[in-house]
Amino acid sequence: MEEALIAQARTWLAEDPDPETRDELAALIEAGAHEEIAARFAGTLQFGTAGLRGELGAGPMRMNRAVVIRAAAGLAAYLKKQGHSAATGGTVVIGYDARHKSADFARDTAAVMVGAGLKAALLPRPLPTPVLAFAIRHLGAVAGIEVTASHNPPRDNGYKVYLGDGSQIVPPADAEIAAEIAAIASLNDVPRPDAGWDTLREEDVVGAYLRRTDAVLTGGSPRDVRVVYTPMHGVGRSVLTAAFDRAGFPAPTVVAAQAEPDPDFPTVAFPNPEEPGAMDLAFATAREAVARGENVDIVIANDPDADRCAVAVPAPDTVEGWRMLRGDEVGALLATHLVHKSARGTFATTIVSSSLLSRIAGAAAGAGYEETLTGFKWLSRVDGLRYAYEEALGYCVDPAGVRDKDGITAALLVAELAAELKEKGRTLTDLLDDLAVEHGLHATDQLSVRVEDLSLIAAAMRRLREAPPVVLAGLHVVSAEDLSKGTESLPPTDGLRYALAGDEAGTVSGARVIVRPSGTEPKLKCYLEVVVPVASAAGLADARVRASEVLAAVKTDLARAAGI
Ligand SMILES: O=P([O-])(O)O[C@H]1O[C@H](COP(=O)(O)O)[C@@H](O)[C@H](O)[C@H]1O
Ligand SMILES: [Mg+2]
Repeated sequence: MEEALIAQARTWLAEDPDPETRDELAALIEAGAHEEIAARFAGTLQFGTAGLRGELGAGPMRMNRAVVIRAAAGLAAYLKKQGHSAATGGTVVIGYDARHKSADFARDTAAVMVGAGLKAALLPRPLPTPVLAFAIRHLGAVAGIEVTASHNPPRDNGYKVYLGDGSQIVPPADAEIAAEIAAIASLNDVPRPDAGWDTLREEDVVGAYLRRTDAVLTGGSPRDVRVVYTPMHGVGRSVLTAAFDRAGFPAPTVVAAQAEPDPDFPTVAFPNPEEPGAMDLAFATAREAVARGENVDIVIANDPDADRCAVAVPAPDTVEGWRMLRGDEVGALLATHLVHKSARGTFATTIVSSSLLSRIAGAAAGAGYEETLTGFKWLSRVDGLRYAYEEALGYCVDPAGVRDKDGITAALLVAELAAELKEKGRTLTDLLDDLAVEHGLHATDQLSVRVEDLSLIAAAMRRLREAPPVVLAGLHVVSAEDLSKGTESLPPTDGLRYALAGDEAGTVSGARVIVRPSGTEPKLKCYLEVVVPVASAAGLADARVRASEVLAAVKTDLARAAGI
């Protein structure tokens, strides 16, 4: 058994083109680190919520040049079977972020595509994922790849794969590509020429992307809004500030220590605006600006590949002075803004996001509503899509330009909305209050548990399947669905959904819980929503207190039921 494992590791090592991972694996073999080697050879990285994602390191369960070359070769084989080739103009466009090895992985991908008889075009420098997603359709490419692990820890990298429709791959294409990857017997069979791909000009991609952002805003709408901005050590800054400038907004104040791309993300524990503490420096920058006598209306953050957008609003009664809006809150605000602008078409969100969007769309004549599984790979495919958002801080406000979430255009639209409200002496918070009075308070929260040992997640899911909760926070579970069987409108996914009835006193009209393993990180995620009726603005404060109580109690009871 051990001998077979070592033989497998040696075969891998002999073909690995990267001296760093070769040395790493050689040292593990030398040290007899069998457990560690076994973990790296336990299978191969699989396409998850957003492509391949994993820790950097040697072996098929890690992100490295050998894994990337295989993935690229598998995608190339798939594209060739679809009839694409250089002769038919089949171009694969390749972007990358500023993480460790991202540029190497991008270059390897270009070489493999050219070696396979396709055309390849590299983006000119580390750029946001939405710029790559835009470039695919803008250039008429047959596929696109962004080398990124988004907001994951510094030791991770990843590979987002798009086809010519500009959307990330879903079944069955992902399984078909995976089968092509699995069919590659040896890396030695994958030709990788040293040249032959194009490097796109800044003007042709970033320039074109920026011109497209004009479609997001209404000409002549207010622009007076003061923003503190952080790209969180990622690649968002240059494009976001250029977009703000082009639109006529005042230049955002950029968080200096996080302004430049840095693959080590030195000032944050996790470069994810959703994680506690990630916004601390941005809030400190905002407080300093205010202390200097400047105005700051909102704080905006992009995640490191700039496809997410986080927004914070002044909260004078808190220690930080700022409150992060939840993705569901920003999602509802942007939907309301678009409805006011008379945008029509389908408004879509995911099953783990707030149901408030269905209320907003339902109240707008001519607006449709749809729900999909988690991930923009699903949302971007909705027919007649006008707007999509997900609770994980992702927004697609211009599906004709970018069929994916886009943290740059979302920031533009948030800024326009804040400026319009400001002109009327109002704020984003005021608009959220209006929505709660009109539709009921839709309060959401997430219980997310990071694990070292992935089997803990499977165990929690098993426990819930064996003994589904019947009451949570005193509210009766009126339906418990196992989503792994699929539903009438949803393909199968590993998830559980509970609908809860309201309480007898009528202080809660209903609640909903979904539990699923993350497809991008070793986490179990539980998404909670509680709806509390609000009779008038005067009742809002009490409604918020009630919602927080119920959310907290659901969390406690659910954690107990799941044994996490
Ligand atoms: O990493 P990003 O910013 O691309 O975001 C990715 O991961 C998020 C979380 O997915 P999960 O809950 O499976 O971890 C998804 O919601 C999103 O659509 C996907 O693109
Ligand atoms: Mg991202």
